[in-house]
Order: sequence, then C-alpha cells, then structure tokens
Amino acid sequence: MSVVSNATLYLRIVNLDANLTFVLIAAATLYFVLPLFIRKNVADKDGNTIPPGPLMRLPYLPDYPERTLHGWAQKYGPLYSFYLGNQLYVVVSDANIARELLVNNGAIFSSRKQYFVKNQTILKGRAITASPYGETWRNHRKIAAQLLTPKAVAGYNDTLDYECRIMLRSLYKESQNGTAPISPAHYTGRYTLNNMLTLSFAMRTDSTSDPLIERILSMAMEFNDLTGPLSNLVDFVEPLQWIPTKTHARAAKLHSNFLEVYGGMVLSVKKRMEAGENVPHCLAKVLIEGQQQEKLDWEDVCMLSAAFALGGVHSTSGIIQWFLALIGKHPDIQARAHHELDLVVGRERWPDAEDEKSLPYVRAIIKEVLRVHAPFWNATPHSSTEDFVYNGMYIPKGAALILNCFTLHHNEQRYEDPHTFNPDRYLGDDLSSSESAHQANPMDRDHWSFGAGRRICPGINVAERILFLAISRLLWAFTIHELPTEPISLEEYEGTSGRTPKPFRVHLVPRHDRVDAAMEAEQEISRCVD
Ligand code: HEM
Repeated sequence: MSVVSNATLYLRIVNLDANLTFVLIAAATLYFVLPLFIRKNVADKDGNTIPPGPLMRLPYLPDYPERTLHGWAQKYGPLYSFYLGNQLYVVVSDANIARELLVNNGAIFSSRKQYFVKNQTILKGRAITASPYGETWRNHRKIAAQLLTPKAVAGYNDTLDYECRIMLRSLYKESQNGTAPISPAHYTGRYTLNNMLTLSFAMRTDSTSDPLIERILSMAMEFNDLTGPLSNLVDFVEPLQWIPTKTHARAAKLHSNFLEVYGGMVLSVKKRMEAGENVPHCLAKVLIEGQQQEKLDWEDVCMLSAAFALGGVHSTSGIIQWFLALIGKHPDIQARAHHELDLVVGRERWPDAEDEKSLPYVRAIIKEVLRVHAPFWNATPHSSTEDFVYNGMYIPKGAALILNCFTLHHNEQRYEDPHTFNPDRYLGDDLSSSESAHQANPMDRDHWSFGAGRRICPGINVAERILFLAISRLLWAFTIHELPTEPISLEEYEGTSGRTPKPFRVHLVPRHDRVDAAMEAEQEISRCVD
C-alpha cells in the first residue's frame, strides 16, 4: 500500500514539475515574444504617453495604406500612433496639428527615417528627399532652389510652353486626329520628363519613340513601386536586411541604373562644357561648377541631378493622367471649363501662362484634382530629431511622422461633401498652392498635396505651371470622353509611394475647327535647349 502511494506521489511531483516547467516556458515565451506583436506604451519622465493607437504591431501595411490610416483616424483621433516592427509612426490628420508640428516646430520634425530600401539602398541618403535634416540637406536644397524659384520658372516658360504644345500635338496625331482612343501615359510622361531633363541636364528627348523615355519612366515606376513608406516588410523586420531578398536585389539594381543613366547625363553635360559649348543654366551645370566648393562626391552629383526627375516626372504626369481619367465622368464640369475658355481665350489661340489668373474655373479644376488624387497620400514621412510633447502626448525622438493627406483632404469641416469632385469649392481662391501653404490659418490652405514645413516640395512653382499649361490646353482643344466599354477605375492605382492611375484609354474629340490648324502649326524640331 505504502509503495503505491509513494509511486503516486512521485508521479504527482513529476507532473507538477512538468506543469510548472510548461507554465514557466509559456510565461517566458510570452514575456519575450508578446512585445514583438504588441505596442509598447512609451512614456516620458513626466508620464506623458505616446498618442493612442492600435494594440498590435504590424510588419507592414497592405495595399492602399491610406484606407487603413483613414479608418484609424476615425477611431483614434487626429493624432495617433502605430508600430510597424520597431518603428513608431505618428499620424497627423488635422490641419492645425500639422501646422504646429511640421511648421512651427520644423526644427524638430524635418528629418527623414533612413528606410533600408529607399534611403539606404537606392538613394544612399541623398537626392535631397533622402537626406537627414542638417547642413548637407540645407546646402543641397539651396542648390536645387536656384532652379525652382518663381523667377527661375518664369525663365523656362518657353520650354514648358513648347513641350506642352508637342504633347498636345502627339496626342492628336497618335489618336488619328482624335478619331481613335488613346492611352495618354506615354505622352504625359514624355512632357513632364522633357521638362525635367531640360531643368536638370539642358537636354530633351527628340521623338516619342526615343528609348530614353521608356527607360526613365520605367525606372521611375520601379522607384514608386519599391519605396512605399509603409509597404516593405524588409524595412521593418531587420533580420531580413542581413539576407539576400528580391526587394533588396531590385533596389540595388535600381541604384546602379540611376548611377548609369543620370551619371551618364552629367558626364555629357561636362563634355559639352569642356568642349566650350555655352550650356544653359541647369542643375547638372550648377553641380559640376560647384562640386569642389560644395564638397560633392560623384554619388552626390548623380543622385542630386536625379532629384528633379525622381520628384517631378511621375507626380506631374500622374496629375494630368488623373485629370484625363476623371473628367470624362463630368460632362457638366467640362462644359463650364469650355465656356470659360471660349470667353476668356477664344478659339484662335491656345491659353498661355499669362491667362492663368483670368481662368478661375480651370484653376479650380486643377486644385480639385490635386485634392482628390494627391500623388502621395502619405506625403513623404518626416522624422523627429528630439523628444517632443504635443497636448500631453509624447512623440519620442526617431518617430516617423505621416501627414495623412487622405484624411485631411476628406475633412467635412474643411471640404463640404468631400467625396464629390466639385471644383466650385475653390472658386474665389486666387492663391497659388505655394502661396496658399503660407496662409495664417492652416484650415484655409487649398490642399496638402505638396507636403508641409521645411521639406515642402521645392518643385511646387514649376509643377503648378506644368499642370496649368497641360490641363488648360487639353480642355481648350478637346472634349474628353471615357470609353463606354472601358470604364476607368478611380479607386485603384499603381505605385506604393507616388501613385498613378492604372493604364486607361480615353477619346479626345477635337472641340472646334481651329484645333487642327493649331496642332498642325506645331512641328517638332530636333533642338538642343539654348
Ligand atoms: C504635382 C506635382 C508634385 C507633387 C504633388 C509633389 C509632392 C511632393 C511631396 C508631398 C513632397 C514631400 C514633402 C514633405 O516632405 O513634406 C515632395 C518633395 C520633393 N519634391 Fe515634389 N511634388 C511634385 C512635383 C515636383 C517637381 C516638379 C519637382 C522638381 C522640379 C519636385 C521635387 C521634389 C524634391 C526634390 C523633394 C524633396 C524635398 C526634401 O526632402 O527636402 N517635386 N514633393
């Protein structure tokens, strides 16, 4: 009897031990593993905690991240936070908070997170957009600004005007004088590319079949696909950075393509200068002349000279495409724009840059396209370089700040019926987007598509001119129709950082009998810019 009890007792002790071990292992696992999945509620020494937000940490956000961010803004409010891996994101969805953090405290919130894919692998911390806040960024931005002030932009007016006429003519001719449907992406892409090539390298592509067009446009598309600020697992799961992944290989390849293509263009500018040619003022020339004084290495020169092509081609081309994609769904709005153009410009000539102030409805259409189809829904995240407390909420140094343009652009307090495309909301707004960004009341700003604060898009003036010329002239020349058999989706898009519509075709029907003569008058001439 006592032998049996001892055995039972022994078994019980063994079982107890096993259970205890299991509980201990489970507890240890939870202790170490749970924090990998659950947010850390960081607080400062005064007990201020980070802004509220979802409990779970995520490895990345799925496609269309602005939808997730918008949903969270409804749930957690105008300033909330979330984690991707170890990275804390703080999301700003309110105009006043955006002003307070990004503008009034711009000295703290103007750096960039050093993303593994975009900043470390593709741009190597350069090209202005990837540079951390500091002396080097300031110098590079100053160099770029020389080419982008309103005065400098006025100096390119002839180039922008010519490239725009050529785009219209190509669209007209390639659509067999407007009788056949056309996919506009290649032509809008070439227009904006030629503008940026002129500003950057004093050159252009001479025909719509120049292979350089597809080469640069597909590099830009690859860049947009690879550099989503919230979409790369490898940016947020560090061990993946130590092993070869497909994303890393694509990013490294893109980096070497940038060096080859943009480096090649810098070298050809250098050759022209050395041969005694009077190369017009352009970014590459400024960089070559200032290379020693500004202490720029070869990668700096290549990446800086690529900055305008990276920032200014798909963004402006994308807006022209969004305009073409959506305007066919609004015949009443087109009719009002046509009426304004007939009244102010007439049919004997194209609208010019000087007509902009006299065409408030066309300007309103452009602002409304930028509101409903901002090319970068999350702008380009900023990052903080010091701890900060906003309204009792702690934003630690190193947090990445997202300007939640989707929610800002759909705020009912600012935009009545925000999901409707309605240019009327901008009638009476006579400011350029650049002027509008500096208004005293941030709720009066037209939209946030160009970002905010010290890193606001430096290309804003030239972008507005490019968009005005293209959209006013497309409206002057054509009635734009969606094809009944090919409805265009305005919900889906391509790209994870900059976004452009999925490929689509439209019908560009000449609006009056002066269109043909205007198009025929434009002959593309092989010309070097001078
Ligand atoms: C519709 C056209 C455009 C839109 C919507 C746009 C939008 C933006 C946005 C949202 C940013 C980030 C701002 C921030 O961090 O707060 C940016 C930065 C930048 N953009 Fe644009 N952009 C456009 C056209 C252009 C053009 C034409 C150029 C060049 C000529 C350009 C060059 C740049 C550069 C170099 C940066 C980096 C600035 C920095 O980090 O300091 N962009 N742009």
